[in-house]
Amino acid sequence: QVHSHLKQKRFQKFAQDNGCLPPHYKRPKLRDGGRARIFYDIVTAERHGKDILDDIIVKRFRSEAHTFMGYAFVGNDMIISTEDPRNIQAILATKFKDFETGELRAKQFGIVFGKSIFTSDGPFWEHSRALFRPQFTRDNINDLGATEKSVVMLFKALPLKEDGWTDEVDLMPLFFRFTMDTAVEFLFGATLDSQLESIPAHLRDTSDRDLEFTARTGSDDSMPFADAMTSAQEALSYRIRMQGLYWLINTPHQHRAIRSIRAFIDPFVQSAITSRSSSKPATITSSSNPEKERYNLLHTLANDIDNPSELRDQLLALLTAGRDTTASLLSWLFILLSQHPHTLSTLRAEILTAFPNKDDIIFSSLKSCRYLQHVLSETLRLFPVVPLNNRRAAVDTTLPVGGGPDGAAPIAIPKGTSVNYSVYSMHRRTDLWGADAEDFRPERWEGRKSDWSFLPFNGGPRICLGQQYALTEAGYLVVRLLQRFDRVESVGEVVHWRRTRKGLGLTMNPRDGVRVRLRRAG
Ligand code: HEM
Repeated sequence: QVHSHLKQKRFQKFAQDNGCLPPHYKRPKLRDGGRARIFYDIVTAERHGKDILDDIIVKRFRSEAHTFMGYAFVGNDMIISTEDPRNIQAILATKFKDFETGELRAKQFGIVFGKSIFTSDGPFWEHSRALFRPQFTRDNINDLGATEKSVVMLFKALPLKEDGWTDEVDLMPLFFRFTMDTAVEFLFGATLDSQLESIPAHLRDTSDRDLEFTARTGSDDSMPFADAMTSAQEALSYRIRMQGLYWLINTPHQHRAIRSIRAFIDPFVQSAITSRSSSKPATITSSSNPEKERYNLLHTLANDIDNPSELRDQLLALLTAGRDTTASLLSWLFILLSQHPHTLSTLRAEILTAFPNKDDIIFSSLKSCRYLQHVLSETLRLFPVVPLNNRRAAVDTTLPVGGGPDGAAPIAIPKGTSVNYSVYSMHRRTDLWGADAEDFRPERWEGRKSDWSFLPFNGGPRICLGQQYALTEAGYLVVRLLQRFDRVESVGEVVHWRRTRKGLGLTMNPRDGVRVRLRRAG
């Protein structure tokens, strides 16, 4: 008691010395259900046909403040929520040392991702980052031979009818297979060809290796990898919403999904372990030029990490980051293009001028195709694939704004406080983005300087390691698809893109897929 009183006194003095004022706090009305109501709404949003982001989180920011305070459902832990770029910059960069991903995240995510770069802080995180970083050099990113091969497979999965249109197709699973295949090649130097599953049998080459892929995933109680990932991530999304009660989300189905994911990743772990003892060189052959060698991440990891389960966790974390994020970006982008034909034709015209041949598509030429970059940025603004995130205060600290009646004063954050930040709602603030913040308008990016109000890849020392790789892969595929197709038409019951249901796992994707048909150009 005495100890906690003294602690409180010390914290009050700390707040005063730093000119802090209390953040906005609206006590939830008991007659509306109090704190339990907010918790219940978040956990049951989808079941009640609500969009957790638009109908709950953004709404709360708009009706309360850009930074506000609340309490966890259980206990008296304070939670700060913010959509203020100055606070987010402090959390991720200027006060990086004062914040950590924290123990709760490690426990919530750990069931799937164990101990990996995403669930660690301090020396373990620093060391993981140092191991992964050499993988993401410009040279490696430009090794696009395997990407082109995956594009060709994706084209085969989009056969044309006599009228020059494809059948009605859901592009989302094709994008997930595309990024899975390219990520496996890029990260592990192995061929997976999961796209074979979506290619009609009569269009497969005899050289295509479908049996090997089936063997990788086909144990008795195993689920297909894609389904297992969806299930496991959906469970993770609920573990996050349940805050400290995350452990309640723990079902046999979830464990079956996790077993299947591990069964899938284990051959890569084995191959890494084998390469440890072999005299194999610490490089692998480039996918576009057999004369060139590149960094062998698998070999490096295997030599650094003794424990096979830790090795598996790190590989799985990387593969998930490589697969889900870019596939979600591509899915949202094609939903938007299908409902903005004018943007589609402008983009296509730019692409045809900038990339007369497929060999011209490399990191630098993609970067200089301005309209393409604007379309990618505008998609990530409206649908950042990591829409919500959080950190925990590792020490007593402050954030620069959010305190006092006008929110202009700093706020004091006691050690242990969770700070949630929503780039999704920050990206839709009219005071930052203009009255048309809710519209899809790639032109808004012309001449706009990048700052902390746009943060799809995070910032500071933990900025996404795969950012340039992801933008290159996504850009490459968009270019190749629009070289080949000139119309993208939504099919089925067309839902306006603003009301597209969202699937939330670790990343956010269009829950009902991307149902379109495409017309072969010229
Ligand atoms: C559109 C694509 C992508 C987006 C929007 C994205 C976004 C993000 C975000 C927001 C984080 C920060 C997570 C956090 O600290 O809480 C992150 C971290 C990370 N990303 Fe990405 N990512 C993308 C693609 C990729 C790809 C393709 C890879 C790898 C192949 C990758 C690898 C990583 C890694 C390793 C980290 C952890 C960095 C660290 O903690 O130091 N990302 N990404």
